[in-house]
Amino acid sequence: MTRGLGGLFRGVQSLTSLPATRAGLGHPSACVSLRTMVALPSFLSFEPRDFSLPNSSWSSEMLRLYEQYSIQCEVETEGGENRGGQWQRLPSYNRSLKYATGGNYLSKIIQSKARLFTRNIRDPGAGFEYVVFANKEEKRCVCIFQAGHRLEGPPGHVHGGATATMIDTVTGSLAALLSGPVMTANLNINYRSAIPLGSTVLIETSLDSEEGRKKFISCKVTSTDGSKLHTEATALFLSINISHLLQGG
Ligand SMILES: CCCCC/C=C\C/C=C\C/C=C\C/C=C\CCCC(=O)SCCNC(=O)CCNC(=O)[C@H](O)C(C)(C)COP(=O)(O)OP(=O)(O)OC[C@H]1O[C@@H](n2cnc3c(N)ncnc32)[C@H](O)[C@@H]1OP(=O)(O)O
Repeated sequence: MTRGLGGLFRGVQSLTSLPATRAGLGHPSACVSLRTMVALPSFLSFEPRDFSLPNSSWSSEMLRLYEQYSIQCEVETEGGENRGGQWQRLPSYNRSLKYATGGNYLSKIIQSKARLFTRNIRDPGAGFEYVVFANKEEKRCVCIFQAGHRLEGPPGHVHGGATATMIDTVTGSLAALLSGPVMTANLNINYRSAIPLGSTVLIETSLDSEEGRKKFISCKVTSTDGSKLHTEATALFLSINISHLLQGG
């Protein structure tokens, strides 16, 4: 083990708190215009695929919102400083810890076949299509989520477990962005109206309060114009030392 746990923490934090370029990952810009986002097909690229970039399955509403938040994102100057917008797009990989840390030092918890739950359906548009934008100053995140046909629960609508997964992901991203490695301790969800399969929704989350290692976060899932409330949730995250996972979680 040539790199200690301190390095791992920095790696995980860099994944969650920096644009792709600074973390040395993925697409060369955390916020790109649709005109410049054309990337090599994944089979021609040695870089891990950033799943939060637009693909051919994204609806026009998803693309519109992506563009709306992208133009409010910070840009990195040539000197390596961040300037500009208050938002940052969080890159998203299917093997987050591996790509965040170099991957060789966590053989106990990184299994070669393990993939992030929300990013293990490669067929564009079939599963969880989403992108998370974070506003660290305001301690909130917005996720644009398009639910694919493999997420069906009630006929024609999204499975409640899939919605819960997305809520956990977005609230967890905010908690991790603010304080590094975290585990969900508690998640309370009220389902108010079903989400039609294929539709695009907004998942908005913000920090309510914090107390030592605890972060209390709330979340709302709405239609993109805000007129329909689909789901409300609150979550509690606890900061952990990564050795917690090595000891069996
Ligand atoms: C996953 C970590 C890796 C790093 C992640 C970061 C970045 C990764 C990068 C990209 C990923 C992108 C996005 C994130 C995506 C998904 C997020 C998914 C997250 C999950 O899907 S994660 C799986 C489900 N999650 C579990 O599998 C947890 C199982 N569980 C435990 O691992 C322990 O249970 C733990 C650690 C939670 C606490 O254990 P502990 O020993 O550290 O702390 P302890 O028990 O002493 O409690 C200390 C104080 O918290 C209070 N407290 C505790 N639990 C409470 C509860 N439920 N309700 C109310 N209060 C509670 C106590 O009452 C006490 O309060 P007080 O101090 O005031 O007395």
